Amino acid sequence: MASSPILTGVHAPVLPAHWRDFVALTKPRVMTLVVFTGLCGLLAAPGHLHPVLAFTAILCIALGAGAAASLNQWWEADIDAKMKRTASRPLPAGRMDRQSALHFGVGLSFFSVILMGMATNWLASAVLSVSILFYVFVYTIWLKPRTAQNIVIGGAAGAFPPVIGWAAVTGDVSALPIALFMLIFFWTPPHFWALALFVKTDYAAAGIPMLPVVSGEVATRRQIWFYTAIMAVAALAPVLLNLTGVIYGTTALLGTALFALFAFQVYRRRESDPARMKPEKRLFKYSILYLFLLFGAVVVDRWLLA
Ligand code: HEM
Ligand SMILES: CC(C)=CCC/C(C)=C/CC/C(C)=C/COP(=O)(O)OP(=O)(O)O
Repeated sequence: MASSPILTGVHAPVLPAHWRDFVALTKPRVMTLVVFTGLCGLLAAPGHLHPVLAFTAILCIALGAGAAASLNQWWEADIDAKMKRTASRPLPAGRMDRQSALHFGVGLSFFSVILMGMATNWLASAVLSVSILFYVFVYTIWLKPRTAQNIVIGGAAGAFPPVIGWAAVTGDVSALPIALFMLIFFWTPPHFWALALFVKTDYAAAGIPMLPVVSGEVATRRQIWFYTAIMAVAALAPVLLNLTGVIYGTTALLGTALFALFAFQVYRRRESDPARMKPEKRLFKYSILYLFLLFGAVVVDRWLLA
């Protein structure tokens, strides 16, 4: 039987979405690192969680993050349609109607938060709900369209997963998960602004006040360097506070030195041709590897110390 078309606010009409579009709505590639940092928070925590419950906790982080990403795209369908990088997403491409994305996002949010509470504890569940609410309301709806500092404050949403993973095991939050939160919090500006430098025209076209659009490239390069310096302190804090040992210490020292080198190369450049942004692309790609490496090292270190 032929499906009946549904009217949408973006491109009408569209056919009922394929399951692959719901997966795309969760931004699965970005979420791999979100889930990994959550998993590392869980594995680094003292204590024991039954493997089935540990798996459920990680699943809840993935579903909660996916729910937040869906709600982000429900809200931004018109903006995404104006940017080359995002125009082929399910909503702007007309493969899904906005109502479906809204229902999917709200349903998945409740499901992940309640399941987390039932499987582990209500502190982990509360922090998960705060991170979803923060990403959707504070970052996406409030700050992103208003200020170039949107990701500095709004980026906190993405820093919660290791805290959630830790809390799922221990039922509390102590110095190490807070240090890991700080690391992601100060990592986010260089991570995102490196990318924003080479997709600047996209953001300008969509009318989003990202830093390179509002304050220019020179200011953005300076800010990347500034936040890299603070991030370096956050990265070394777990060693300085004796929360981790030599494996994390060595990884953090070498990894951060390379990060600082790449950030410095970006800072030194005055290039404005978006097609020739090699150092910016290198910093963006490396920022992802960097977080994988440091979080992996925290776990190895804590297990060897135990
Ligand atoms: C407000 C904070 C953040 C902003 C604005 C941001 C923005 C972006 C954007 C625009 C992309 C390009 C990907 C795409 O086109 O879909 C990206 C890629 C990525 N981000 Fe972020 N990001 C933020 C925080 C994070 C956090 C907290 C993590 C994980 C801990 C993360 C992990 C990644 C990964 C793994 C990719 C690469 C995805 C791929 O391979 O396509 N980001 N980020
Ligand atoms: C557990 C939980 C809820 C985690 C949330 C994780 C989180 C906030 C990740 C942020 C990463 C992300 C996709 C930013 C994209 O920014 P954007 O939305 O401005 O990018 P876009 O232009 O690609 O839509």
